[in-house]
Amino acid sequence: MDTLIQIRRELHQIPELGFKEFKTQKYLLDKISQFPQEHLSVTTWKTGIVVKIEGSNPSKTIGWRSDIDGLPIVEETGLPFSSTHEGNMHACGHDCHMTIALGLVEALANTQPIQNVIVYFQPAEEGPGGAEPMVNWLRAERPDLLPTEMYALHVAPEYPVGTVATRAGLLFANTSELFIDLKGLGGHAAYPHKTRDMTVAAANLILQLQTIVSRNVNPMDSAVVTVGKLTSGTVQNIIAENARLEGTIRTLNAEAMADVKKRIEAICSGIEASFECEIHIDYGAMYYEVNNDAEAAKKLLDFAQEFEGATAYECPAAMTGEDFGYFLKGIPGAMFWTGANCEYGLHHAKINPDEELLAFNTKFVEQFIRSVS
Ligand SMILES: CC(=O)N[C@@H](CCC[C@H](N)C(=O)O)C(=O)O
Repeated sequence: MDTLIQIRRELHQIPELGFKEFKTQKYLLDKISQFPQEHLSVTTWKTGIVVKIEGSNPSKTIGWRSDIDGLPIVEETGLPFSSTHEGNMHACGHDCHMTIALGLVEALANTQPIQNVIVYFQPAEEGPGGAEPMVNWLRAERPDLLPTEMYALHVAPEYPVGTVATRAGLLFANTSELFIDLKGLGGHAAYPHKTRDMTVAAANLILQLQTIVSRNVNPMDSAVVTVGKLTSGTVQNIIAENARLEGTIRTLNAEAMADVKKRIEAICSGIEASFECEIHIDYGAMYYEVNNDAEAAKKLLDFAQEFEGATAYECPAAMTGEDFGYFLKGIPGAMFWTGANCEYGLHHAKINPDEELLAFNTKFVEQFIRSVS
């Protein structure tokens, strides 16, 4: 079997959640230790890894970032190399991202680049967010490991393999997680008048939250308020004392995020009054938008236009979130979507990226990084 495919399948079997990527880190360190070490220096940070490849005549330092965490999803692909970590799955392509980054390190370790290159294996992209604390650590303690220019990719199920899709400016949205706890008064199902039913309160709250995008956000603007999980109650004949909503907010800028949060808080106050309950809101992790440097995005698209097997596509922005945005806040660079040609979308229990993307991207990324001057 092709080595890249084997690596991807081995990583696919051991998905771990944010900041718990212990086996993943060990696996990556083991692979990196098998490459020629002459120009490499390897540093760990929490469950992440930073690999610096010394250039032969450097005038700059190019960064490449891969995320390494999985999601709390029960895999339903039926693949022979399915997750062995019950309840966790690489359903966002990070197994592919890591394989490509390892391929890049191997290629550069074998043939020294002219520029310095730093490859970041970053934990916790799906939550609670590893990029912001990693960047803070680099700034405070290891400024020598900060790049002058920075790139990353993300698999895109909807595009054929070979598609390199990006744009200047905003590529991914500002995000904020959303956790809302409701507390009322439980009791016997036959005596609703003696209770404060949090299943009914939560149902009303979800419907009212949907009016933020339809009735508060300017139709010429965009936002998302998604409730991905609702839990309430204990059994069928007890009225629920507690309910919890888990969701995410997406906006195109930071001001719109503040406006959406104000509306959520106002709606929650209304629910508290009408259902005689207490509500607690927690915004969890927030991700800064991915804002591509225009020159860096152009470099990627121009390179893709000339690269055999690639299709360069200037794509629209998406409401996806990516904490790579924290790297790009202070370092010019760009992220791109790479075609993964699969039926199911990101975060789906049946997602199965086309493994052809591994060889294509390992070559594309290596040659692109070598071309940056
Ligand atoms: C590429 C991708 O799917 N990213 C995730 C990032 C999650 C951010 C955070 N946990 C949240 O839910 O707001 C995404 O869901 O877009």
